[in-house]
Amino acid sequence: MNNFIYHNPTELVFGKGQIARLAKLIPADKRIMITFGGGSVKRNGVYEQVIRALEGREVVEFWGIEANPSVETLRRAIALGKERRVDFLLAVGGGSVIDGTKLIAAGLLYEGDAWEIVLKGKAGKTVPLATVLTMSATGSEMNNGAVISRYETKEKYAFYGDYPVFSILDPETLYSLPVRQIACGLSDTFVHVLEQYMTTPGQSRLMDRWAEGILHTVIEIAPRALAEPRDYAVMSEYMLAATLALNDMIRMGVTQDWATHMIGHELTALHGLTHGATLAIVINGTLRVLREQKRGKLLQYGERIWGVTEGTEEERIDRTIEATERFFRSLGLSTRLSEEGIGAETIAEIERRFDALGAKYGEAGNVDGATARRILEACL
Ligand SMILES: NC(=O)c1ccc[n+]([C@@H]2O[C@H](COP(=O)([O-])OP(=O)(O)OC[C@H]3O[C@@H](n4cnc5c(N)ncnc54)[C@H](O)[C@@H]3O)[C@@H](O)[C@H]2O)c1
Repeated sequence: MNNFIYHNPTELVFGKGQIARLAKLIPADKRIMITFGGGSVKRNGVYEQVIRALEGREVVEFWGIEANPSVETLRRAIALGKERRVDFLLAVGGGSVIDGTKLIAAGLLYEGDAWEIVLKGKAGKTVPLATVLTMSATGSEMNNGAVISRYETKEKYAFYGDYPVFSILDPETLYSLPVRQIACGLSDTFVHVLEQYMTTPGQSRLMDRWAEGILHTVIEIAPRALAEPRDYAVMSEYMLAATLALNDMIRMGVTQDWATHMIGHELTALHGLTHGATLAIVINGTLRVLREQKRGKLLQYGERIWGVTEGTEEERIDRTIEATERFFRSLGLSTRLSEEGIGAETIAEIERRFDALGAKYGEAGNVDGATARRILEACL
């Protein structure tokens, strides 16, 4: 195992009715700004629960953080927060609202333009932030990452801010999610695990088993989560699986990859494709093109997750990659770029962007422009 420091300060408050605890969780002297997306929380009762819990408190509302949050919108939130001298942020929404709020948290204490924080990759001082999660996928409720878009240039990059002080996870908030969002959330969860697992084998049995536990859980619950999104037990498992997939827990002392995510972000930036939907396509190309490098882990994953034990190593790897692609299709997601009308032009643009950035992504630092092109061509 490599050396590591594990410090995840987010307090997880899980279960039915827990939004009512907000008043106790946020210190009484705070000037709170609550951030929202487009309004689903007004239709599913979450907004009402939040406002009732914070009755009598000084609160500013900011609405309109879009899916794939844009710096253009977040600049307006930062200006409002500065004007109202906000010193606590409560994000109510999915990964997009939470990520956007992480940039607001940094922007409130920054003199320059917020996009500079994104380009630096790391925030300086931040205002404390907490979350009420309404869409499970990103793990943003219990990590310090955030992904921000700049619409005018069609760019999308990650930066590191601070961890939420607390996050409330009430599985009932997920009941109103459209089936496609649940599918994308399950896909995102699955690929988060693979980014931290599909690397050099033999680094940690413990990390492998935790990762495999999440993969098995997602595979088992996926059909029911899609068919019965109001089943509390199933949505509880989905919600917690998504959080545990990206809260630093399964990456202690092991190497990581993230090349699939970097390519996926480009597809979102250029085509607006939902994050989890990009991953369901790109991961298949990554596994095909990097199969030599990932041979040991592919064989382990095939055997332990998909029960692939018969045949030569090449046959087992083929069947394992096919099983993975079938899983994403079972979620109702595309696994080919052509199904989304994406082709050679986009591939060339992503290669050009990676080359311009001097990209060297992935565990081995070998996913540059040319490799990204091969990965994307392998999922045409
Ligand atoms: N911070 C991280 O670690 C991390 C990791 C992966 C991805 N991301 C980023 O997070 C963003 C995606 O976040 P997401 O997948 O959570 O989705 P999201 O927050 O973009 O939400 C997806 C859609 O679902 C709607 N929605 C949310 N909750 C709802 C509910 N309860 N009922 C009905 N509709 C609801 C939203 O309004 C939105 O239209 C992307 O920008 C992605 O790049 C961040």
